[in-house]
Amino acid sequence: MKTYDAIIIGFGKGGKTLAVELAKREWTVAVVERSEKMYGGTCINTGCIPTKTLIHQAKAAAMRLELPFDRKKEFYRRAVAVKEEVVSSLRDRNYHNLADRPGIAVYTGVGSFVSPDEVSVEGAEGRQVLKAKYIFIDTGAETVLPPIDGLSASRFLHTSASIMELKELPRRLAIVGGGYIGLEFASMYASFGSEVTVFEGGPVLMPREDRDVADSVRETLEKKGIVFRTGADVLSVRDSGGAAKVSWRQTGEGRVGELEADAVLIAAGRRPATEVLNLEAAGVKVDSRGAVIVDDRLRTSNPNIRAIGDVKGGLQFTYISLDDYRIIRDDLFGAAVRKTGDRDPVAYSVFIDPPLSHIGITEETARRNNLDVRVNRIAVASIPRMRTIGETDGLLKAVIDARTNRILGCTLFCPESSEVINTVAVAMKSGRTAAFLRDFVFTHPSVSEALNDLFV
Ligand SMILES: Cc1cc2nc3c(=O)[nH]c(=O)nc-3n(C[C@H](O)[C@H](O)[C@H](O)COP(=O)(O)OP(=O)(O)OC[C@H]3O[C@@H](n4cnc5c(N)ncnc54)[C@H](O)[C@@H]3O)c2cc1C
Ligand SMILES: NC(=O)c1ccc[n+]([C@@H]2O[C@H](COP(=O)([O-])OP(=O)(O)OC[C@H]3O[C@@H](n4cnc5c(N)ncnc54)[C@H](O)[C@@H]3O)[C@@H](O)[C@H]2O)c1
Repeated sequence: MKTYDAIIIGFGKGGKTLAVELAKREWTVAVVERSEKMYGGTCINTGCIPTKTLIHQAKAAAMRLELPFDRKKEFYRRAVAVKEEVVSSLRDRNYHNLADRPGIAVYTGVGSFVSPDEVSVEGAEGRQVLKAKYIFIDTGAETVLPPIDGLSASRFLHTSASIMELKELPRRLAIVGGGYIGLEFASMYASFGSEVTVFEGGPVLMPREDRDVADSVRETLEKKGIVFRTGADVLSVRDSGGAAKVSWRQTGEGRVGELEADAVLIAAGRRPATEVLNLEAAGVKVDSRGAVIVDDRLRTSNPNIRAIGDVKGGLQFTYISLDDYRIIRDDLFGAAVRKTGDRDPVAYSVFIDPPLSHIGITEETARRNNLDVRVNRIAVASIPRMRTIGETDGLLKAVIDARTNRILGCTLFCPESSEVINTVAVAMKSGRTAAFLRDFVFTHPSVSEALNDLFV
């Protein structure tokens, strides 16, 4: 049996960064990844990088609205090829960054616990068992397939990963779920030229956002031709001829509808990938959703086993997985002061067109909690930079403590918001008040300078 100082199960963001850190400190490390197509993890192969490459390509496609569908298909095919090139080069780099480093061995196979310090790896070359004192679980999350009649048998069924492998642009795309993935793919495929319908089970789109923001997002996406069915219960998906027939019912009403689609994308959430890990053998506890239970330093119920990233539930972002690595580094080698709670508030961006970005609390949360706040709102059309690029949909909002002038929250639905929100985050994290952004000298004409007007 091969023995290492540490085993990392899963090639995710935090795990691969930790592997390098440990190797630099002369630990021996085994990294176990179930698929050779996943070196580098979800972000590189099926998540952030391929989606954002395609979204960038889709933006260019949207400028050619007049093209016939056949030409749009051609454009899409080329975009998928660009995406594949980007992904394969990053995957290769990720693999070699670990595998070529002294002290790190990459194993390709499914990892599962045999005992608290032993992990079995089942791969093409058979089964082997590895042993280590420290084990880190970084296995990420997997698509949830809702129990829709006929869905799993449909040849038109796609996950966010498989749809990006399609070389043929679907003329009609049905999306089940109107969360991050549903909205990003709806926006992207509508820009490429697909007719997109989104079925969201909840009564409203984006329930956590303020209604004026969610309404603005909906209106903007509807202008791209996307049809939203909220409060929709998808009853069945059946293959019929060359398409899928999607049947749905409006919740609480008898109204039933049917729609034909050339592809059905399931975007109804992702759950922690713990099913095959045999965590009981390691004394690692999970919650009712299968998420590994951790303390605020990411230790599981077995103190020598820690969990990183999506597998522990909560926020599913690459930068959270990376920050998990920092917490573990601090706990193992530093002052042991970092905790999961100290990264709040965490900003996020939904990469629709234009992107929606948010940090802190919303106006509705502030009102619900009777906070004494000032809420500022400006229309994107009033920002000179937006006029220069001719993109005037959207709005910006700030929630400010009326007494102390502290920034409590900010929502930006505008071009470049995924960059600009980081400026707001830095101001919030460093304890600056709204006056700091109100008076900051920004370049002109830029999107950032709108913060001068937003934080008055
Ligand atoms: C379509 C999509 C778009 C996204 N876009 C963004 C975005 O724009 N920005 C953002 O911040 N986040 C985005 N995310 C979320 C982000 O990708 C994840 O939060 C992040 O990649 C999680 O990293 P991780 O460290 O938890 O593990 P992952 O990167 O998920 O890595 C887990 C790895 O473990 C492997 N594995 C699983 N089980 C086993 C096992 N038993 N044995 C061996 N290996 C195993 C998997 O194959 C995988 O490679 C997106 C996700 C998706 C699906
Ligand atoms: N830009 C980003 O950072 C980014 C992009 C994509 C994904 N992600 C991550 O990936 C995770 C998963 O994304 P997701 O969109 O799959 O999940 P999600 O939780 O964001 O959204 C799922 C949506 O599907 C709906 N839903 C669930 N079951 C349904 C059903 N049977 N019929 C209709 N609607 C149903 C839910 O009400 C919800 O609105 C996110 O939590 C996010 O953290 C991040």
